[in-house]
Amino acid sequence: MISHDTERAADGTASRSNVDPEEVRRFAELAAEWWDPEGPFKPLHRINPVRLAYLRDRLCQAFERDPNQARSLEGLRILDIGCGGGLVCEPLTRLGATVIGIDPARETVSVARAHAGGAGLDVTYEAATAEALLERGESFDAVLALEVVEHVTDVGAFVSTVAGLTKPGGAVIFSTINRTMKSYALAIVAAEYILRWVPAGTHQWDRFVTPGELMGAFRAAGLTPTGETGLVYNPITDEWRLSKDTDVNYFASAAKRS
Ligand SMILES: C[S@@+](CC[C@H](N)C(=O)[O-])C[C@H]1O[C@@H](n2cnc3c(N)ncnc32)[C@H](O)[C@@H]1O
Ligand SMILES: [Mg+2]
Repeated sequence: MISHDTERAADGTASRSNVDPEEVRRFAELAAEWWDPEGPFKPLHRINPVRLAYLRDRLCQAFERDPNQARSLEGLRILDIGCGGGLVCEPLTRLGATVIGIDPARETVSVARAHAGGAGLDVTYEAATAEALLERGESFDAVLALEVVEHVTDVGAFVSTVAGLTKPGGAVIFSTINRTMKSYALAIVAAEYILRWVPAGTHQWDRFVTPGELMGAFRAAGLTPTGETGLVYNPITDEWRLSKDTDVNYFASAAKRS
């Protein structure tokens, strides 16, 4: 069941937020299925091991931590914007971080909260927009927006909000989909219509963001780009791995000067 609240941001700041109600509704309708590894979020489950290793390593590098320590992220306050069911919030909490997951869809946040509770993990979830957290003066050591920026209405404004939420000396990590012919063929035609990994209509190609555009937005927001890394699917082994190839899926990171 979808509450009408999802048509506005959960905090009521619809006019000032960067939320496209259609986008949020699409995800909210699937909220119950976040943790089904074979459900509509299967691709996120499949990429999770490799992206968690990537996130841990980047965060350890940014904050001079030892990635081999069991609780390598102890003491870091991390915001996960558009957290969905908490697929990343939970493992980062296990690594010792204090994680705040926000998502504009209330249904999604309820599912995330219940799942963390069931796992005995202390994750703070809130149905809120990034803009609302910035307005109340929150700031974090690291801010993540994973598979989110291709669903927001104004990338530049979103990145500038993210920059505002990041403490000086902090880190920003995004993951998204490039806007190339290859991403049209793979992320839309193959993933939505042939393999049916995700529901048709999940992505709009013209909302995809190139690494150059994202780096430009980082710089415009006063952040210093620190790298981009591709995430590629190998259909033969049915595995995902990190790569220099950013033609389809990629991570982009940035630092905020101290
Ligand atoms: C593809 S899911 C990614 C979920 C999670 N970050 C992950 O990677 O497992 C996109 C999420 O972004 C949320 N979302 C959509 N528009 C948003 C916006 N403007 N700001 C923040 N989150 C948004 C959706 O509700 C959905 O949960
Ligand atoms: Mg997406």
